[in-house]
Amino acid sequence: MQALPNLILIGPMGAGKSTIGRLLAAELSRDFYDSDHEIQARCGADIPWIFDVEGEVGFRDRETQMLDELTRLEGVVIATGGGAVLREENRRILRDRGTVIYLFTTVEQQLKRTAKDRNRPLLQRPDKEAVLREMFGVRDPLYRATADITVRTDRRGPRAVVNDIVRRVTRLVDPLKCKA
Ligand SMILES: Nc1ncnc2c1ncn2[C@@H]1O[C@H](COP(=O)(O)OP(=O)(O)O)[C@@H](O)[C@H]1O
Ligand SMILES: O=C(O)C1=C[C@@H](OP(=O)(O)O)[C@@H](O)[C@H](O)C1
Ligand SMILES: [Mg+2]
Repeated sequence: MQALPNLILIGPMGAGKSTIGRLLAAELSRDFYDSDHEIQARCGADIPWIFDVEGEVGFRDRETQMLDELTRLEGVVIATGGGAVLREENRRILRDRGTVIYLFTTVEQQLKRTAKDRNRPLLQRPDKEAVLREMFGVRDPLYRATADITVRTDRRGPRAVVNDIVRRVTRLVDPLKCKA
């Protein structure tokens, strides 16, 4: 029997990858892995510490290693970090080893959802909105080029997003069932 494809969530900070990934995995009775969480557990340090000590490149190296490991599992749900698509190597790994779902949101929603956050080093600066807009310009095309499907998360809550993903993934995997 063919293994179930991995479901891999990509998208910007605050799109809801970690939140929706956990709910989606529970809904489908699959195991859930959050790349950032796994990196922190392995290092015994949080992401700001890794950025401070090893720089962003050090964090990205750890991220590439972790994505390689997690995507070798079968039938799991994986939440990536927002920068996972920056490296071509990562994009190839994600595309080849699962169904990739782009959680789209707007900069306005990102600002609201990350307003009190202290764990995202790239946002700990006063010109946060400009940083997010710049990132959107660079990363949105990369998310689109990597994803099999795009799901909006800006105008509805996590539960509705999960239901939409389940419906769309079912259609992708089994188009005949959906027509019935
Ligand atoms: N669809 C949504 N609607 C409203 N709030 C959301 C939604 N998705 C996530 N959130 C909230 O936004 C914040 C960031 O979500 P998170 O899952 O950490 O995003 P990501 O992992 O993509 O950076 C959390 O406080 C979460 O509860
Ligand atoms: O967008 C990024 O470059 C990052 C996103 C973060 O994950 P979330 O997207 O889950 O916040 C985390 O990986 C790190 O702070 C870098
Ligand atoms: Mg996250």
